[in-house]
Amino acid sequence: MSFRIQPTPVARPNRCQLFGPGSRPQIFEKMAASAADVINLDLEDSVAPDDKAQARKNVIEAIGGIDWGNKTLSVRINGLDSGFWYRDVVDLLEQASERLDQIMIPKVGCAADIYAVDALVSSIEQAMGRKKRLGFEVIIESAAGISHVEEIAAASPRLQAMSLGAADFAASMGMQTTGIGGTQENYYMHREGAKYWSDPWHWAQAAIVAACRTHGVLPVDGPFGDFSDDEGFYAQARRSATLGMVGKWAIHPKQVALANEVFTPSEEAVTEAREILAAMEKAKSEGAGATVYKGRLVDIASIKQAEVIVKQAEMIAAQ
Ligand SMILES: CC(=O)SCCNC(=O)CCNC(=O)[C@H](O)C(C)(C)COP(=O)(O)OP(=O)(O)OC[C@H]1O[C@@H](n2cnc3c(N)ncnc32)[C@H](O)[C@@H]1OP(=O)(O)O
Ligand SMILES: O=CC(=O)O
Ligand SMILES: [Mg+2]
Repeated sequence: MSFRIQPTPVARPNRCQLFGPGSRPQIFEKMAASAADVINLDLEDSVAPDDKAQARKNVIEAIGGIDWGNKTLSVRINGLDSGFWYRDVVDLLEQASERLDQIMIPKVGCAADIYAVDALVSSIEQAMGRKKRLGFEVIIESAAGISHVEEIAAASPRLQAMSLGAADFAASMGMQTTGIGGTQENYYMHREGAKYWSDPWHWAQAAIVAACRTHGVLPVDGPFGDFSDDEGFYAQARRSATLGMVGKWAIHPKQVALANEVFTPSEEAVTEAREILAAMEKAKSEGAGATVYKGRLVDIASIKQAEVIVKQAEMIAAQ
């Protein structure tokens, strides 16, 4: 219970974040031509240590040199436990064009990690006279990150989005799997000879959604590694959307359409949401706070639920 109004996250579509290694500039134009809402040029784990410096140069050149349309353009810097991250930040802020919208900070473990990057970014922005304030997004992908998820969500007004990174998260938690997201063979209930698979990512996702919604940050589902498994991707993405996440990463271009489909409210869902709003308008005009729609209760909370769907659809249509 609180008298405070839940803050609204930045109003931009974030249905799909397409990743590509900064060391592979041949695919940058293809990324720009994709239907992803967000592009993540990677300097971190998809780039080998010996390629870091060249990847940084490629990315800096591409930020200003490629037409990214109206996409949100983000660069994933290296983690604070590496010797690369400060140079990523310094070079990006000193050399890249202001087309860069945000940086993604991986492996955050506490709010002070964000503070450290914010201090460096703020100082360089001031020194360079950069006009556009850089946004942040973070990855929760460690035991420390999930333990401090709420303070991380509150750490900086620059923070726009937070993703769950299933691969590093699994490693940090000591989970017995090499799969990146999705169903895990050994995570099941057993009853009368049958197996019922459960979702090992659920609690972390729910914690991220709650922290994000409390502080006006977009919650996003991270990678699904098996890009030959469309049905597995759909199932993971639909669970995430149902929990309140706004989008999902694509680690291969074929996953972009799948994510866009799941995180764009269907015509049927939008029609139903509008009908609920109309039914509640009618109820209100008759002095009632609750009514019946298609045989089920709808009340004032249903207005807020319906508005979530209508607003998502309107924001996407406005793009
Ligand atoms: C756990 C994490 O941290 S996930 C985030 C970090 N990981 C990444 O960024 C990895 C991103 N993905 C990739 O690097 C690649 O997609 C790979 C390595 C998985 C597969 O690459 P490929 O073997 O080239 O894939 P494939 O042959 O199926 O590519 C098909 C086409 O898509 C292109 N393509 C491949 N990856 C991408 C991409 N990420 N974005 C845009 N286009 C791409 C290829 O160039 C190829 O184009 P073409 O048909 O014109 O020749
Ligand atoms: O960075 C992403 C992950 O899954 O790890
Ligand atoms: Mg990771």
